Amino acid sequence: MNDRTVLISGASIAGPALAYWLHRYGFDVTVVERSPALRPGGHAVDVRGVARDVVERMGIMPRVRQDSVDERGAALVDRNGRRTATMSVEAFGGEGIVAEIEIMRGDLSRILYDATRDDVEYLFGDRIVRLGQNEAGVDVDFASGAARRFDLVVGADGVHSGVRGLAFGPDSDYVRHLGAYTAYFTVPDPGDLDSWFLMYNAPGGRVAMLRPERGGTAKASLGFTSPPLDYDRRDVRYQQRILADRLADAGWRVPGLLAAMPDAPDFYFDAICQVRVDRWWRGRVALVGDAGYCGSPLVGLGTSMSLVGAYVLAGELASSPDDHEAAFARYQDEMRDYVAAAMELPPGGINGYAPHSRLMISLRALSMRMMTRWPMRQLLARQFQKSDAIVLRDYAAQHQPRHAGA
Ligand SMILES: Cc1cc2nc3c(=O)[nH]c(=O)nc-3n(C[C@H](O)[C@H](O)[C@H](O)COP(=O)(O)OP(=O)(O)OC[C@H]3O[C@@H](n4cnc5c(N)ncnc54)[C@H](O)[C@@H]3O)c2cc1C
Repeated sequence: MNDRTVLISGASIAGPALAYWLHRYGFDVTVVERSPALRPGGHAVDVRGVARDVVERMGIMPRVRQDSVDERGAALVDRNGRRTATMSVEAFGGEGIVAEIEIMRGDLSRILYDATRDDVEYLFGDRIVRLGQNEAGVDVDFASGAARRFDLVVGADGVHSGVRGLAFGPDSDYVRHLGAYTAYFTVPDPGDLDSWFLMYNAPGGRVAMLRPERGGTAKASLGFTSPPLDYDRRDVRYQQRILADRLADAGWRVPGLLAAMPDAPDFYFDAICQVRVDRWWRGRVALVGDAGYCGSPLVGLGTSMSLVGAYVLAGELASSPDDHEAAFARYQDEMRDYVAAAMELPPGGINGYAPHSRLMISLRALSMRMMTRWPMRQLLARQFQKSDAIVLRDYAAQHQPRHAGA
C-alpha cells in the first residue's frame, strides 16, 4: 500500500520545502506549526552551493534574488567602530563569510510558504503531543484535542524538535551545547551601515553583530560564551535580562542594541548547539533539517542543509512510495557525506566566534585579513566548498511531478 498522507511538524524552512516537493510528487501534505502564524525574524541565512540548485528547481529563485540582502561584505570593528578587517562578497566568488545569496530567514520562510499554501494544509497554533505508530500508519494527537491518522510523520521542527522528543528521545541524547548563547532581533536601521555586515568582539567571549536589511530596519545579534544555563525557553524577558547582565559594559554599539531589544517584534534566543542523530528515522517517523542534523550558526549551512534534505527526502519517498523504510535509508545514505562535511566546525570553533582575550580578538582580525591570501585562502575555500559536497539526483525527471502549483 502506498504511503500517501504525510504530516510535517514545523513551518520554517525545512517544513515548507519538504511540503513543496511532496505535493509535486502527489502526496497529501499537512503542516502543523506551533506558532499562531508564520514566524518572522532571524538574520540573513545563506543559500550556498547545491542548495541554490534546489531553489532553482523549485522555481522560486527570482523571488529569492529579489528579496535577498544587498550586502557588500563583512567587517570586524573595534570598540570605537574602526574596521580592523574586512571581507567583501567577491573575495570568494560569493562563497565567503557573506554568500552571494543571503536572504532574511523570515523572508525565505514566507516565500516557501507562499509556494505551498494553496496546495498544502497548514495548521498554525497547534503541535503534536502523542505519536502512536503501527504497521498501518501513525495515530497523532494534537494539543488542540484533534486526533488524526497519517501514513508518515516528519519532524522539521528545529533544534528542540517536538517530533524527535516523542519518537526518538529527549534533547539531552541529541543536542550538543557548544559553549555559547546567541540572540537575533530587529532594530531600527542606524543609517550608517553602508551595506556592510559589522561584527564586534569584546573581551570575555562577548559578541555583537549588526547587518543591514531592506525597509528601514537592521538585524542585530548579541552573544556570549557560557556553559549550559537553566532558563525557561518561553520567558523572553528573562532571556533579555541575561543578555543585558552579560553585555551591558561590552562597548561599541551594544548599549543602544540592548536598549532597542525589548521593542523588537521577533526576539529569538538559543544556545549555539549541534544536533546529531544516528539514524534519521524510527519506523514511519523521520527528521529533516535542524531537527535531525544541525551544524550550528557557526558553520552557516543550516538553511542549505534543510533545503537539500527536504529535496532528497521527498525524492526518495517518491521513488518507493510503498516502502518508506527503504526511502528513509536512501535519504540518509545520499545525505551522509554532505551533512558530515557541513557539520565540521570552522577552525577555532567557538573561540573563532567569541574569542576571550584582547590578544585572541586581535588574532581573529589578523586571520580575517589573511583569509584572502595564500595559504589561508586555500583553507577557507575548502571550508566553503562543503556546500557542494553532494550530487543532486533529478527526481523530478523520474517521477513526472505535478506542475508547481497544480
Ligand atoms: C525565529 C527563528 C529565527 C532564526 N534565526 C536564525 C539566524 O538568525 N541565523 C541562523 O543561522 N539560524 C536562524 N534560525 C535557524 C534556522 O532557521 C535553521 O538553522 C535552518 O534554516 C533550518 O531550518 P529548520 O526549518 O530545520 O528549523 P527552524 O528554522 O528552527 O524551524 C523550526 C520550526 O518548527 C517550529 N516548531 C518548533 N517546535 C515545534 C513543535 N513542537 N510543533 C510544531 N512546530 C514546532 C518552530 O516554531 C519553527 O517554525 C532561526 C530559526 C527561527 C525559528
